[in-house]
Amino acid sequence: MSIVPLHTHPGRLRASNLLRTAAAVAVLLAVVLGLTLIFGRTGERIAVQMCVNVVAVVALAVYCGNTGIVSFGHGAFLALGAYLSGILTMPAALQRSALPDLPSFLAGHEVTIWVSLPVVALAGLAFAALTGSAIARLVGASATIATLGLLIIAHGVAIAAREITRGSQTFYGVPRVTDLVLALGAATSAILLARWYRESRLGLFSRAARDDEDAATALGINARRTRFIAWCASGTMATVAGALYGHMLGAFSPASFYLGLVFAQVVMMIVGGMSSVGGAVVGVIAVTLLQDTVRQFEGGSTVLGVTLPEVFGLTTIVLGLAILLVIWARPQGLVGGFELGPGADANLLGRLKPRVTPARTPESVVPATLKASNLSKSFAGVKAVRDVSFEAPTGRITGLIGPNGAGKSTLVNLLTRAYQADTGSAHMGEVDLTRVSHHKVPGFGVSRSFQNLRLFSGLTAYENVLVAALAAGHDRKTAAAITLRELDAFDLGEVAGYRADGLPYGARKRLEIARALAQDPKILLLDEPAAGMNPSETDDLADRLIKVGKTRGIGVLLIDHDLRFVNRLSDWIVVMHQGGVIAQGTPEDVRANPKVIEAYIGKGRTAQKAEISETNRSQPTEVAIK
Ligand SMILES: Nc1ncnc2c1ncn2[C@@H]1O[C@H](COP(=O)(O)OP(=O)(O)OP(=O)(O)O)[C@@H](O)[C@H]1O
Repeated sequence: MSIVPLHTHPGRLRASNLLRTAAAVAVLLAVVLGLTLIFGRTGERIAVQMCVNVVAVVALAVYCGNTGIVSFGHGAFLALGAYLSGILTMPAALQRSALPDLPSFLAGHEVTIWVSLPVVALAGLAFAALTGSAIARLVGASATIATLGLLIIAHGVAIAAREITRGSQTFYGVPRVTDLVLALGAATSAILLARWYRESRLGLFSRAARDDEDAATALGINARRTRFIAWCASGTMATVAGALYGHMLGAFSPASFYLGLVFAQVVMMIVGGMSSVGGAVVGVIAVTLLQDTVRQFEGGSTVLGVTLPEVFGLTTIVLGLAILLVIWARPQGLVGGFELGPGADANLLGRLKPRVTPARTPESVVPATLKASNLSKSFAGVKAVRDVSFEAPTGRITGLIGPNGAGKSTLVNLLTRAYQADTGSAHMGEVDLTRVSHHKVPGFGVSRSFQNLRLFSGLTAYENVLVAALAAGHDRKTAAAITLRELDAFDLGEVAGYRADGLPYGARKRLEIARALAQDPKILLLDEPAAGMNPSETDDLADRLIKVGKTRGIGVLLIDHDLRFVNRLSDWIVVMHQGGVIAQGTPEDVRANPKVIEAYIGKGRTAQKAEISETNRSQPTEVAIK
């Protein structure tokens, strides 16, 4: 079996999650100690700044790393935290002179930072929930632009709200209480929290939706909800980071939280590796040291007798170059993919099996029937599916065949509510699936695989199946047991700890089926599961599917162009042509049906005795004419 070997894979990591977290904290601690011991007060100042940046960048990565969306909007949370904590902790007398028109509900509190931080976190959560309800609807570039819009609006509001922020003037009088101990403690807590979130059920769902939203939705994951939760968690942490930042500076203005800071923090995250908490830490360390070094030269200096001129914006230029260099040389960041997930190693199963017993194969399911009634769907005038009715009950493998463009995949998309039908209905028992949300369909016992592989490429094979079992509502332990069962059933044990995108093609196809089966469906829809497989892989898959059908009693709706494969497995075959069902019956009946022969070989040749070939495997849709 040829797989991307772990020792050459960028995402390779043998250590356990705990060790990885400890490694990130240890690296930070070592750098902080080194700086303070070598450079004294200056080193300590840089170390405090570094730790506060770790909190901010790790917070940023909780959203960006888990959703794959770069945010420029986190400056808004930083500003909220800094101003709010500044107002709450400011000495009352100073506040009266600096902020004479402050609204009374904000004035005169003069609390300690330990009281202000929880308040700030709650305010951050509320602000995140408010903004997240809109931002979580978006993905990709649109979401990034929306976050930039948020930053611009927040900056404008901070300047306009002069009674609260002193407008664009310096906001002063904030107690400078962020010392090394507080900053280091906060950085460690942020790393732990981010790691915990990443490996939690919600973090896994979020990363699955990041890698393939449609596939995640087909498992029952509400992708928008996962983005919303990641945004709220990230925003809350960023607001606390903002408070620490404000208490480090003592005085600041809206410009302190604008593009300069946000850009630097995004660079830190990308340089280290957006998808990894350890990457965020390394990125902060590397970029903070780079920034501080370059700043020495920004105002002009003399190096080895050579006088360097003053270069305005040198730090920003160097940061820009750093990001370009890293993207070019290491697209995943300096330590990107540092955290692949639980035990990304060749012996994952060996370590899991003593602790987790594979779940027992379900021996039966409650009988049910997936029933399509007069389903139709058009795309800009093209009738992809027209008036289709058929049944796929449990305990039967129903083949669905038809020439290219017959409408088979569209039909599967209608049955799973990935597409909204123009007319007709799809019932699972009493439930009309055309009336439920896409992500709720698996809850009624319908799981699917896709025509083109849609695995969660950044997750391991183990995690791909685990996500499905968790999404079906199982607790972590049961989900792990089901995952082991399905990995065993599809001979994927050896590759459990490898990233899905590094697996050979046949294993990836089997993994998609294992993932769908981990939801214990009543009806399994398989869209061309054998496509691209070689003959021995196809035979092997057929054996496994027959076993699954027999032992579990589930129903399978099987689409494939390999007619030998479909004939071998199916008890009943439905034939589609030009969007409609032209025949259905036993494989023998269907093979002898003139309409089917005509659909496959075209009019004019049907007069000749024709038979769908069971032997033509290389061009399975062709028909051998005798
Ligand atoms: N999302 C879409 N937008 C526009 N047209 C579509 C879409 N999906 C399918 N179609 C069209 O609907 C028709 C049926 O396509 P479909 O993919 O369902 O057929 P199929 O039987 O699965 O074909 P194949 O075996 O080649 O996968 C085709 O004409 C196709 O171009």
